[in-house]
Amino acid sequence: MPTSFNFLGFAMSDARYAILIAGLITLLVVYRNVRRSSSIRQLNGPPSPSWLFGNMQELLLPPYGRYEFDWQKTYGPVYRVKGCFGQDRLMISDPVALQYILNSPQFQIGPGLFNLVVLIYGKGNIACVREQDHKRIRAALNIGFTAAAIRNYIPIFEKAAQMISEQLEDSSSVPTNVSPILSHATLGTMSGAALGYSLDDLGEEFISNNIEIMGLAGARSPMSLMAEAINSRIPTFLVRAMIHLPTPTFKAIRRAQYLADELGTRAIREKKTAARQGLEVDTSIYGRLLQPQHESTTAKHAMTESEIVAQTAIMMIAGQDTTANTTCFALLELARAPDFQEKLRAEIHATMGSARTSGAAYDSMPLLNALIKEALRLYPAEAITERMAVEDTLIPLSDGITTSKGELISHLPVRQGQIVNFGIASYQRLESRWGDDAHEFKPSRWLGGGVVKGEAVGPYANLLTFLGGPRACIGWRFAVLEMQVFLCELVSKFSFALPTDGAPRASFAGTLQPTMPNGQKGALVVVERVI
Ligand code: HEM
Repeated sequence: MPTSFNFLGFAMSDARYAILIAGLITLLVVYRNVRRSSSIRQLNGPPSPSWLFGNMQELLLPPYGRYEFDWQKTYGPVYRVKGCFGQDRLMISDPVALQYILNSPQFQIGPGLFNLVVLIYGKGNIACVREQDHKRIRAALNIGFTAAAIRNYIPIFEKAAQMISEQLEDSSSVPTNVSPILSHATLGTMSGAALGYSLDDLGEEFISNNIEIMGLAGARSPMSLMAEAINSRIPTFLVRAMIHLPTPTFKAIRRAQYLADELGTRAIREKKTAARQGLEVDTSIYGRLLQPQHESTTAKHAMTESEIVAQTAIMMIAGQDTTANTTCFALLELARAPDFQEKLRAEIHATMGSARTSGAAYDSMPLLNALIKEALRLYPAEAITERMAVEDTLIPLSDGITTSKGELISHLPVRQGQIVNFGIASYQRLESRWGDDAHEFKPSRWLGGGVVKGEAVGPYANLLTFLGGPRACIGWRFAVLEMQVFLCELVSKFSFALPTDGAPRASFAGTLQPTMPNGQKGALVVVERVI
């Protein structure tokens, strides 16, 4: 789920509004900081270069991970960083602590993330509803995300993969930015799976608005960091009111929400009309949610029509750039490893000759799945997310830590209101879990089993890329199978090489995204037809 923090940054770059709101908020923040002292001041952590930005520029401005991975080496998997306006934030990549927080009702989505999710996806979407409503909506939507349901989407994925191939045919031997091609394709698969609509059915206005929205998630800037800090300190109703400000970014977000609502409403209307006329209703997620005989409409799981409509924006966007960007990183890494690429191609040719449309065939390819797991490990789309303690609590730790006062503690006390950054990318580079080569892209670590020491955390491959607990990514199986299908199609038909040497660059702006040498979002590869 992209939580494109810098949407707000762009919006706020209309400086008049930013300065006005910043002034008010700064006063509020100073008051709050003076009033309440943090319980984590005793923790070690990097020195803060400024009160205004704290460590946030080092943590979040590109290239991603430059400081964070060194901090983890220096201070371990639990340390303190400074947020904007002198705020103390916990930075955690310790699996025991993360597991506890993910499954504990004492932690909820932090106010910054909450406000952004409401701003981008609209009110009532699954990611912002609380407890019982969340359980009910999640149980209902899950009909479209079980292992069995996902296998039904294989034809949709294969059609989208062929569409990508057709576009790459025209770009033989010249550096091609595969990022927008993949982003368009993943929009199409979600539209097919959720609504039963093709990309053409979405209409030109929806597509062009979607491109605009995806384009807003460019690199972060100091201005956008400031906007995020402000966003996390204002009440949600004010954030929702801000969407009416006459800035180009808010206009695009307003339009996106309007178009998503219109699309969801149209899909429901058409499916109900088809059912009334005795026609077969498609097996898309919305189609199935509307079928009266389906278990999701029993009293326990029922969703109202307006609740279904409210999921349209998140359903269309949450899996779009997350999946597309991860696939881009996999292709970039493949382009750096021609030998592995050759072996993978041979594996795909040997397997796909026999059983093209079976989910089992995709699962049966060790090299393909090792590549996907390694891309998800080293390039987690949501490299950092946040939670907030809603009451005072003790967080258990894998190993004791020594505070700055020299005290050894096995449980970390935190106060209500404490913001915790989940270092998802950091966890996935912990040497104690993944070995001394944790920072290297090495698919072979997944071959032969036994890759991870310690208890499982997330739903897939012991990774936290899809998070874990009751709010783990609902679309993780969808994303994995989609990547399997896309990579099979592409690697079987094309070879990939890098136009320039070097590891892929990544910047983090809501999602971890591949970045071209000019700093723009994109993944440049030289593509050549092999069969
Ligand atoms: C590689 C691809 C993907 C990655 C890495 C990813 C990652 C994540 C993460 C980390 C979260 C939790 C966010 C948080 O609470 O901080 C999340 C939630 C979510 N994701 Fe994904 N996601 C991916 C693909 C998808 C797909 C294909 C869908 C399909 C609709 C999807 C739908 C959602 C939804 C609806 C939520 C909110 C779940 C809830 O609050 O119960 N994601 N995703």
